[in-house]
Amino acid sequence: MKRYTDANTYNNHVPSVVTIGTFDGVHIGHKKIIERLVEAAKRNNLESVILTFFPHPRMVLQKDTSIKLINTIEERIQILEKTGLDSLVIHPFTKEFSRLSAKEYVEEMLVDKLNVRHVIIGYDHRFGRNRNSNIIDLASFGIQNDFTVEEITKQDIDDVAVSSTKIREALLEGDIMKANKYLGYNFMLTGKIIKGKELGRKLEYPTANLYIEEDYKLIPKKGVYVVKSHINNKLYFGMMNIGNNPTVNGQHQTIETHFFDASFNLYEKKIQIEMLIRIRDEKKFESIEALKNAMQDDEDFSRDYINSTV
Ligand SMILES: Cc1cc2nc3c(=O)[nH]c(=O)nc-3n(C[C@H](O)[C@H](O)[C@H](O)COP(=O)(O)O)c2cc1C
Ligand SMILES: Nc1ncnc2c1ncn2[C@@H]1O[C@H](COP(=O)(O)OP(=O)(O)O)[C@@H](O)[C@H]1O
Repeated sequence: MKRYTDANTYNNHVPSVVTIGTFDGVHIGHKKIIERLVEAAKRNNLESVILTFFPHPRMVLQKDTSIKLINTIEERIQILEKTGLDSLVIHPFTKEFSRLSAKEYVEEMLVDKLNVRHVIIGYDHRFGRNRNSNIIDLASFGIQNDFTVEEITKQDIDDVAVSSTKIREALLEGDIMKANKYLGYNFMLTGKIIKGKELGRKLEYPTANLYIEEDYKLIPKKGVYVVKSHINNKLYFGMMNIGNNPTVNGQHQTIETHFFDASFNLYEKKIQIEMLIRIRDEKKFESIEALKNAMQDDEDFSRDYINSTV
């Protein structure tokens, strides 16, 4: 998959089939559309292209910092890599870009830059300044500019019964199993291991503290989860707590993982952790001893779960 950080740097002269969207999560519904795109491209000797925008338009236009996404941009790229897509164009979404009229956008981006022959697009897709153009307008631009438009109907979307919104809701409720089923892969957190209170080792459960740089990344509901991660090319299972550590009067939210049967120094290391199932809510325990007992129960649960599924 070729990657372009701006449509202006796209320099491929093979005519293309393009689909446009955020594709947050790249879930099983998105995958169906991408399959359609890749097949249409193969059949007609065209380049398959996804045009996506970053940051999310709402982050730019409404300065909405509360918006949370299932994937960071890096994760989205990583998942798209596996789909057979030829080219991914991540165009910077700026205020200036948002002011392009529909005609300018179609002619400058799709026609001139991406050399489009065919567009596959959702029935409710809107584009251009103030989002005031729709799929019918796109089809008439197509007649003038020699490309065709194929609709992803409401029926196509309802048939899959999956949406990024449903997945976000499941994650906020802690329903990782449901989110993973809709995603078609395990929900992941990617970040760097930083120093914590150095209390974990005293509990005999050292916990790697994950720092996620992207403030727009959706963090699932507080609580304890079974997780896994590839570290130094080896698969480790573990248990993660997302929360404020009320037992030790923690002040801010942390994401901490104890990996089983492992001893390593992870400080400063970048890792990706896949979440598998939720065990329980985070609690304020009477004593450190009670917390330690609960963590032992979490370990028992996790090991049983891992043994029953692997
Ligand atoms: C599996 C697991 C479950 C945990 N459950 C709780 C909990 O219910 N309540 C709580 O206050 N802290 C909980 N913690 C967090 C511990 O308080 C935390 O690991 C400890 O404070 C060590 O922090 P440190 O890594 O910053 O040294 C849990 C941690 C893990 C790994
Ligand atoms: N099995 C393990 N699981 C997680 N971290 C481990 C493990 N073994 C060693 N470590 C290391 O210990 C650190 C966590 O120790 P801890 O006492 O909890 O300190 P901190 O409060 O800085 O996280 C991790 O960041 C990692 O470098």
